[in-house]
Amino acid sequence: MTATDVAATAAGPAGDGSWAVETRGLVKRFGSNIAVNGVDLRIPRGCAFGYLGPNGAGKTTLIRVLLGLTGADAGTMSLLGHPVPARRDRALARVGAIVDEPRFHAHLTGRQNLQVLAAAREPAARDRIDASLKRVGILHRAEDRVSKYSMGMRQRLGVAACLIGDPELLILDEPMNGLDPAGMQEMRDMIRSLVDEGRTVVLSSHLLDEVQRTCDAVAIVDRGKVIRQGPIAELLAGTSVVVQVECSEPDRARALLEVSSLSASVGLEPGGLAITLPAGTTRDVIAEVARVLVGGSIAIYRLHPVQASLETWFLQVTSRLGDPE
Ligand SMILES: Nc1ncnc2c1ncn2[C@@H]1O[C@H](COP(=O)(O)OP(=O)(O)OP(=O)(O)O)[C@@H](O)[C@H]1O
Repeated sequence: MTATDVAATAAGPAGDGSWAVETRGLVKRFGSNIAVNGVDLRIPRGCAFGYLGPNGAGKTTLIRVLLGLTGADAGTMSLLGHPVPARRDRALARVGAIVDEPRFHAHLTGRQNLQVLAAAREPAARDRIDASLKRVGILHRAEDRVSKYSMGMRQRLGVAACLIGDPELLILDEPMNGLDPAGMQEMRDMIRSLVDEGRTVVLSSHLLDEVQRTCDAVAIVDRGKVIRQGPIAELLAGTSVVVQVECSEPDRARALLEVSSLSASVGLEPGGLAITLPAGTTRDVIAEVARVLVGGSIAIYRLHPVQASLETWFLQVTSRLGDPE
């Protein structure tokens, strides 16, 4: 970062330069429909960040606003410390983005497509074409027409198109869309390796499980509003733990647990119990479950604490939001 950058950053209305993306009170309306509704985001540098929400939640619109492809109706934002739209060109020089699906000229080869894109960038972009194709694993198909590429290869070419600009920040709109399980795994590995290089990757998705596997931190968005954000580990620390137990005499086992000092909610399942313990449950509490059962001469065939997933957390958070205050 140059001295001018530091000065510009300090003067920026929305950023102090420490965040890859920062927004405050961002609003985008389409008539009476508020697609982005007062979004405050703080995305740390050097992580994979998931912008997670159902269809129509406003993910693509937020990305379009961030990239200056459509104007915001209210709020401020900065990318890599540069306020947008005031210093959009400067910000976007270090940003690579795929919005909607990556679009290419189908009759040109992968390499030719990157050459077209590089011609509009700084001269060094052309020199990065080979390395970018290699980086995403499609150098061996570089001379094939894009019309012959699979969806996964197009997504990779999209990432290669970002990499010719050597971006600090990549913004990928639904990068897992249309990929089979193997393609998702490849995309996930690629995103993690980009983060390992010190880049920041922001991706939108409606796939909770994929985001949990790929990202360090998330924002959950619903109807244009961010309802929670933070590191996944911190968010999950607030969820309850379910211990599945296969055992003899499930009815008696349940009765024993219910009169114990454990604050557990115990459900009967085929062949055993599902014991829900409150957030913050430690291994000692799980050991106590086993002690209570063994002490009551219940035979335990299997005891399995189920790690909370983003999906269970999401359901807990959204059901809480639905509760009357
Ligand atoms: N150009 C537009 N004109 C009018 N309404 C729009 C426009 N673009 C988006 N919207 C509306 O804004 C809301 C958010 O749409 P957006 O595409 O941002 O959601 P999304 O979370 O990306 O959904 P998806 O996962 O389905 O792509 C939707 O109600 C959509 O109909």
